Amino acid sequence: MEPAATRRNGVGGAGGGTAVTFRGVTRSYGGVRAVQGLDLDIAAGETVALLGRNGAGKSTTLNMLLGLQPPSTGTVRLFGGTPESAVRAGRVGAMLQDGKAVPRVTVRELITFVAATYPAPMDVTETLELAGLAEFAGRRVDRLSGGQAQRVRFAVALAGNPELLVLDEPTAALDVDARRTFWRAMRGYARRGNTLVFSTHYLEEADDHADRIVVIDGGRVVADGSSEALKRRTGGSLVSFDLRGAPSAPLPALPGVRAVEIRGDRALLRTADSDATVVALAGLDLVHGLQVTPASLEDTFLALTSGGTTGAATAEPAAGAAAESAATASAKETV
Ligand SMILES: Nc1ncnc2c1ncn2[C@@H]1O[C@H](COP(=O)(O)OP(=O)(O)OP(=O)(O)O)[C@@H](O)[C@H]1O
Repeated sequence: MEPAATRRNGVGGAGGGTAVTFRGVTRSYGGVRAVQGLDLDIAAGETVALLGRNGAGKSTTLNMLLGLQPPSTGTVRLFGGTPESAVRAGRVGAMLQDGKAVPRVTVRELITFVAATYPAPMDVTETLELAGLAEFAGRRVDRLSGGQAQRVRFAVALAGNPELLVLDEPTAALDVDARRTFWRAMRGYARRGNTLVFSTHYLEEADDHADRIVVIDGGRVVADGSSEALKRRTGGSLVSFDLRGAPSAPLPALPGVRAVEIRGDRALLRTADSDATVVALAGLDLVHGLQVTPASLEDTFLALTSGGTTGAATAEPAAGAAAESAATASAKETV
């Protein structure tokens, strides 16, 4: 079957323009500023993870993207128009956090019904296969396990053959096997040139499946880039060694070192330049049990997020310097 994006307007997914634009978007609930000045462009064909702690503003962002909530200020555009018009045209599919199963109908009946409400739906059998539901097609929706029901919600999101799929914590209820199946399906969908935007708490999911990770903290974008770029920018490497009674006071001033943590007799240094750090440690005879490992995305995430909902870093596109200094400041507290 021909990819959705190509079929609709002759524009391929990747390189086919901008799917999502946020400009100066804020959203407040009474005194709570859930989203504070969001500027974001997502190109057609990209797979983007929104990563953030509880209450960071991910769901609010996705709800505004879908037109379910208006921004307090600023604008959200999908494919150059309003979210409502993109949704009405069947260009957007969504899987939100609390979908409910419809009783008494079979999986195939439900997906057939949903598909019929769209102008250019995906073939039902294809939808069921893509969502990993072929073997459950004849099963009643209210007699499925939690993981199988999650796949039905995924199939509902796919049924209209959308160019943009928005998924809020899509694998939260899935076991390891179901998660793997889900991501296989998702990759199949992305390969057709479609755009995926998903929120997740699972760092490894963002690392494994997103082209680009947007880290949100306190309603602001504090980092935006590929997993590798994020790790490079804030993570660097971790250097650890046995202190054997040596003083730790000189360690923060060593070349490249951004953060120091002492665990018992072991020192852990986050460094932007592991070679320079190791040479300096050798000069101090601090190389007993020396280990150098690349920083994980988790290290990077901890360094980037403040641990609260009032993060003070500046959003992209000015992210570079401001986010870097915020990241460095918090990295001083957490290796
Ligand atoms: N309807 C609402 N009324 C009041 N405050 C809200 C409402 N919805 C969200 N908030 C607040 O806005 C902030 C952002 O919430 P949001 O649900 O967007 O975060 P999130 O990153 O999706 O969190 P989680 O990972 O826990 O789902 C939080 O402080 C939350 O308490």
